[in-house]
Amino acid sequence: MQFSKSIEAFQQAQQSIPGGVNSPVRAFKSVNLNPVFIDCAKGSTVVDIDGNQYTDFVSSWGPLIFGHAHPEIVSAINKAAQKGTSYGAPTLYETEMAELIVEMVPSIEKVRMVNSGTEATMSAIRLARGTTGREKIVKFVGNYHGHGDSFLIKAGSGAITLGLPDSPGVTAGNAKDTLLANYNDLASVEQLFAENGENIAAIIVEPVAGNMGVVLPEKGFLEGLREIATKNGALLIFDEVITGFRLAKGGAQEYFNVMPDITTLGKIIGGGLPVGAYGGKKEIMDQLAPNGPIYQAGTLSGNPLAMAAGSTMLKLIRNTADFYPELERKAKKLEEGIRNNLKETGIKAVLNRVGSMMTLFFTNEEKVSSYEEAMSADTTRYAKYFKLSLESGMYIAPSQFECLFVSYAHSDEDIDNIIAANLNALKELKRLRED
Ligand SMILES: Cc1ncc(COP(=O)(O)O)c(C=O)c1O
Ligand SMILES: NCC(=O)CCC(=O)O
Repeated sequence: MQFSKSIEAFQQAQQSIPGGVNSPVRAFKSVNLNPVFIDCAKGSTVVDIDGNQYTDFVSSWGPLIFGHAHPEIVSAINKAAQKGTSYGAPTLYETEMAELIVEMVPSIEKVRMVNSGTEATMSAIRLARGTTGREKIVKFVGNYHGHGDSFLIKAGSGAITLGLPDSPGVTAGNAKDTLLANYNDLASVEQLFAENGENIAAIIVEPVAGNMGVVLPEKGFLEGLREIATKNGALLIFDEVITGFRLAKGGAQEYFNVMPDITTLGKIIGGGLPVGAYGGKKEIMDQLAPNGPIYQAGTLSGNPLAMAAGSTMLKLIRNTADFYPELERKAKKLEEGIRNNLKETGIKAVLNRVGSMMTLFFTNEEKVSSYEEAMSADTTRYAKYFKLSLESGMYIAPSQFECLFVSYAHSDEDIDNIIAANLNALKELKRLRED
């Protein structure tokens, strides 16, 4: 494979864009490579500007659960665009979108659309603070909720990958209102409530952590958070920006049968266009302006193109009878293939999977169920694994601390190919270690 056009494009981009990218995780910095610039994509395949083809397991970081350029979604966007791209006034698209979300996500009775997952979480904690009259929030180390000031404190995703969990620019005043607990450690949450109970507006959590790599909630963890929040008069916020519509049509709350007070959504609900949303019980959502006093707004919120793409995506999911069983089948096949490869090569690693999201951690630990265990992963080894995968035509996240996403567009052949590529990469890692 050769990458000369991407190398030139990156050099040019760096002249006018900080780091050459509009989101840090795209820069391939932690894997020490030049990012590939994408020309186009269809189904499970992306093509870079040098003409290299990859089977895509990044899926635009989650949204593209039906693959790239799905004809129904593209046609819905085209149709909407013909009628104008934004009005700053209500449209029927928005009600349709809201009704679909309310129908599919069990704890949501009303929902407000925004433009990104970041906006959704920022707005959700304002709503929680405004509703409870309390100021502090509990956040988990290694969870990522976008780049709002309150969340860039021991944050996951690119913040871990680049070694920047606590961003300069977040004021001390802001940071002091974010209390940190440990994922899968209810005692750490109890402790915070024992010290600050009266002041805590909400617990915000990724119900499955996806931004320190995939880390599943242990049995009783989500139930425990529900109980602690209720007992202390705090709200429970599930950040389902990744898990929403991925684990089940009702997200992680349906999958694990634990109901939050507020849910944040993003990624899949935009069908590949910029979108976020937050929703919950009527009494809480009606605290928002113009019904209530808590302010939140957006020039492009509920944008007709995004609503057309998103509602088409949700209808595709709802109307595809074998959707979640098929995702599970393919993802399980991939999991089993990788496990066999690990056995065959004797490489030690931990594979965490739930539904169509998974992470292969290059660690000597026996399991990864905490931030510390996730952080024990050998990122140098991951960087080599990433390079080998890319060179064999598999596009996976350029970071150890992200998810691999299986989509409905992946064929059995795609899964066989990535299993074969994984075997070759593991053999090479073994050889490199032995040299
Ligand atoms: C769980 C979670 N919450 C929030 C966000 C922020 O979403 P966005 O990147 O759309 O702002 C992300 C992004 O990856 C996420 O994974
Ligand atoms: N899991 C983390 C993301 O999806 C973030 C994508 C981005 O910040 O570009």
